[in-house]
Amino acid sequence: MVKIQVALDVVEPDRALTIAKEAVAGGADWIEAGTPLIKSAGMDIIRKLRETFPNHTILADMKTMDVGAAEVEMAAKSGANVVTILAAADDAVIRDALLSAKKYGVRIMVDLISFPDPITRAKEVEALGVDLLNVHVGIDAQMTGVSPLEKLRQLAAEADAEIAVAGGLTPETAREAAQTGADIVIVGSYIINSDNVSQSAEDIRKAVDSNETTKTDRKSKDEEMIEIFNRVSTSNISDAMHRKGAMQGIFSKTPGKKIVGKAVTVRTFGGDWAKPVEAIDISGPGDIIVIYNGDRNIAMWGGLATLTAVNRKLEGVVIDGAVRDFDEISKLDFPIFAANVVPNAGDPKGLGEINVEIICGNQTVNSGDYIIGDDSGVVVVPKERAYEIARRSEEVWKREKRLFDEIRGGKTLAGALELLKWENQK
Ligand SMILES: O=C(CO)[C@H](O)[C@H](O)COP(=O)(O)O
Repeated sequence: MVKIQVALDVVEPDRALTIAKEAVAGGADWIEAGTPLIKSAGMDIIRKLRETFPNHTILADMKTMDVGAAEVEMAAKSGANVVTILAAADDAVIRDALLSAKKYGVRIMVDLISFPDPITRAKEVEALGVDLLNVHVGIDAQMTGVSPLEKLRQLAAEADAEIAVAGGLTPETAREAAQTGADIVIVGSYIINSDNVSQSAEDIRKAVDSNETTKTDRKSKDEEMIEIFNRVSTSNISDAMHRKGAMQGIFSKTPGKKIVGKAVTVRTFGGDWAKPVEAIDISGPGDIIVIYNGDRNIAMWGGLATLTAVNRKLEGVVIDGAVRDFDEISKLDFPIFAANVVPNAGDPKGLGEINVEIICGNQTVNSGDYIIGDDSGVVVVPKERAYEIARRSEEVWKREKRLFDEIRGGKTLAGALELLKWENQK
């Protein structure tokens, strides 16, 4: 039977133990002390896991690169059954780690993460005596859309060792992995960031054990991004961008309406509304007109422009400037984000450009960048990094869902995050 390994990639030991219990209740067989957890809590977390789960396989994800024997000894003496060594480590490291593993009765799993030719390396480490390999796409690389399944397919056809697979697995991809020849399916985020850890572990268990070969429709990256940006909030996205991307001073004037789409940029001046309304005519469904006007006290958007935008099925408008006609706009179902509302309008002089780089709310916006607006504000995601940011913001969103669950269960936010321990010590 294919084993399920839950990867405890959190930095708070108490949370890790709670999550591990819930994951085991849902069907996880192996418990991984993830690398961040080991770096945060040291070998003590291995000891605690061993004490809590005397009969489970515990993997210490040391990701060792040097001094293999000593690190294996440490993990083994603390209670681990399996210790990871990086495939990129020198053969001497792996050989010595294997000797130490024999001495202390543990197994070595060689992690092929980021190795340029993992199949050749897998055969080399097999020849050294390794019998447990991990085909692995790391968390950061996953965010750029890389999956471990193709490499797994190749390795399963060539290797004799037991094969583990890791890299953002979900029930669908875990099932595919099991059917492709994985012996151990390693799942972190899908389980540990769930607001129902046991249920998520059970979903993986059921998927891995099922014989179904349901083909899931592969979405385009663009569809996937739009779906994710609709699910997460501007706050999640800003967190994923290391607090960057938020427009300053621009907020929803139509609360409760969220927008997700691609920017059609307009630069204009002092209430000149010609280019903004011309931009409506070259835009369509999914587009968001993003306007820099240079004057926040003269309206360059109003009821007539809004009705035209509704007719052309635009997603919304974002204006570094002012809007008017809210008596009319409030009757139209159209999201408007702006800096100000005033009754006085400018003139259509035709100054400015469409689809050039602009600054809006102190953020640079290029045509085609992703714009997301909700009741917290508006964020700009540069099109070149949009997929990665979408995936990272989904991880933020999931982690927060899990924290909500813990707080509902009685924890405080400071307690759940062990804030006192993590205050800046500098
Ligand atoms: O070792 C790891 C990262 O280096 C993770 O534990 C592994 O990738 C599984 O987590 P996820 O399912 O979130 O990818």
